[in-house]
Amino acid sequence: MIELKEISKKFGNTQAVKQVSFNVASGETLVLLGTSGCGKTTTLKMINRLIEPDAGQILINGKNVTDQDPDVLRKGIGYVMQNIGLFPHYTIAENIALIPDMLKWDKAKTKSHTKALIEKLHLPESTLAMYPHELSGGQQQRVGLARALIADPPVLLMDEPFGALDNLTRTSIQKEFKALEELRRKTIVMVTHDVLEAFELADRICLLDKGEVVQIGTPKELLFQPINDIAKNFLAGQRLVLEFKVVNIQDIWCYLPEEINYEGKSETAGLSIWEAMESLRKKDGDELFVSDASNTVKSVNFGQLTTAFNQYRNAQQHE
Ligand SMILES: Nc1ncnc2c1ncn2[C@@H]1O[C@H](COP(=O)(O)OP(=O)(O)OP(=O)(O)O)[C@@H](O)[C@H]1O
Repeated sequence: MIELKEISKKFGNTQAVKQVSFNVASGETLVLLGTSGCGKTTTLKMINRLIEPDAGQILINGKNVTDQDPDVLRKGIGYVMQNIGLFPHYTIAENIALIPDMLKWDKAKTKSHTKALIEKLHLPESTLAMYPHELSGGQQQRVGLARALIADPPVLLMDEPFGALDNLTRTSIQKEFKALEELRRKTIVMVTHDVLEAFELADRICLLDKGEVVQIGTPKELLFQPINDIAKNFLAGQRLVLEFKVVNIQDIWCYLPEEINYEGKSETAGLSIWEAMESLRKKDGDELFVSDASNTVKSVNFGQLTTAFNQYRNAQQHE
């Protein structure tokens, strides 16, 4: 769906992006991850031609973006800007209606789409008549998302979409973001410097360093098969939490105790180790019942869970 072929960009003497190539499949979320200044935003902005590359090609659905009129191109690409970028003198409703107005939707259609969308994003209808400064950071971030989603573009570019939020608000908006059906069908390229956020939301991660791609892979691949020390060190600080989040019960199934006969309520094996630990903690250390796709049930306590996890981890490291 989106294809970058050896894209480069220099600003004066600064090589911001150097021969970056990647593909994003239809419906996939690719996260561009890396430290400040590694070229994430520049790469993102070249996709919708806010910045023109010096070399290389960008194709969307096989069509070179440079062959398309930038305004027409951008109508099919939702864009959530860094620092939200709402227009201060427009009401929230007017901010959301920018693209629909450009597309010449009739007012009733814009109004009904806006109402439906803000409800899904947990924004009260009363905010529509307000101005951006009257909203909290989290609410503004939701408006930014609504503005990018209103015309249902197949491609969405997001630059640090949750960057302006405190950790708690950030976690809750990330959860809503993941659950939003509007986003499931979309091809998304998202920029973040936050490793946990990247792992939470990405199908695949493209790790950048000094304008170059270090590694592209699923969160699991980056964690368990880092290509070099740069990739390894980038995740080092949060390695254990990341492992608890990406490994699930199904992955460690063969290391868990024998199956049991149990017909009561059980959790699915898609549960991450992190979620399983949370459930066990809430149960005050009692057993957790988990079932896999063939409805085989196993009972697991905290000790068995951590032992099985460690066995899985050792096996990955020796692969
Ligand atoms: N318009 C510009 N003029 C000059 N230099 C620029 C310009 N835009 C970006 N750069 C430089 O290019 C490099 C990459 O910048 P870019 O904004 O793409 O990085 P980033 O990874 O998105 O960083 P951040 O997370 O801080 O936004 C940096 O060294 C930056 O200073």
